Amino acid sequence: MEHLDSVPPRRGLVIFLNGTSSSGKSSIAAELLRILDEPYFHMPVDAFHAMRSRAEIPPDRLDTVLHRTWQGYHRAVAGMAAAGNNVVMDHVLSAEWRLTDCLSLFVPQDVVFVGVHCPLEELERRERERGDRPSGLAARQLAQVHARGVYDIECDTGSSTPRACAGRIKDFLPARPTPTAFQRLRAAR
Ligand SMILES: Nc1ncnc2c1ncn2[C@@H]1O[C@H](COP(=O)(O)OP(=O)(O)OP(=O)(O)O)[C@@H](O)[C@H]1O
Repeated sequence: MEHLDSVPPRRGLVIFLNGTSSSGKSSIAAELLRILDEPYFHMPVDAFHAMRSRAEIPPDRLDTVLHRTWQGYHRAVAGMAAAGNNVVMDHVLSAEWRLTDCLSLFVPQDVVFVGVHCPLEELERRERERGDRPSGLAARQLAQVHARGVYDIECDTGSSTPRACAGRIKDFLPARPTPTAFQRLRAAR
């Protein structure tokens, strides 16, 4: 292996999976990494929370610590893409500022914005089956997460397997229409 001093500049693609907890984002991301031909990094927001030390956070500081974690996560994804790395982002846009922040950071033509949908009954069934998510979390997120309803491509994991969803996203990539969802969302601001 040759150790390079530099590589040609380029921008990476961000496949942005947005859906509630238990909607199937991580499962689709795992399939995408398996089937996509180019190298991709799966960057789930959960991984950033998991990186934090276990030191107890005083209740009055929790909101600030969480906010900084989300802000840092958005910038980490933007940084990876700016260095030419392709990213599968796995996030829950359950507050308006998160979308606003991502719209201000990402190159809008380089984002494939994917709406990951799942019927409420199935979300609740998965939550019960998993047992590692607070009951009712997905239901509380549902309305805000898809509030904009503007996507490049949408999946319904209630009726499609993660593999089928990933296959559709892969097939969508070579002839992505413009303006992209992020370009349309930016223009509407
Ligand atoms: N298309 C699908 N059909 C059936 N079950 C699915 C499907 N996609 C995911 N699941 C199951 O639903 C549960 C949640 O899936 P997954 O972890 O991919 O969701 P997530 O959106 O990443 O959740 P979170 O944001 O809470 O981490 C898992 O038990 C998974 O096996």
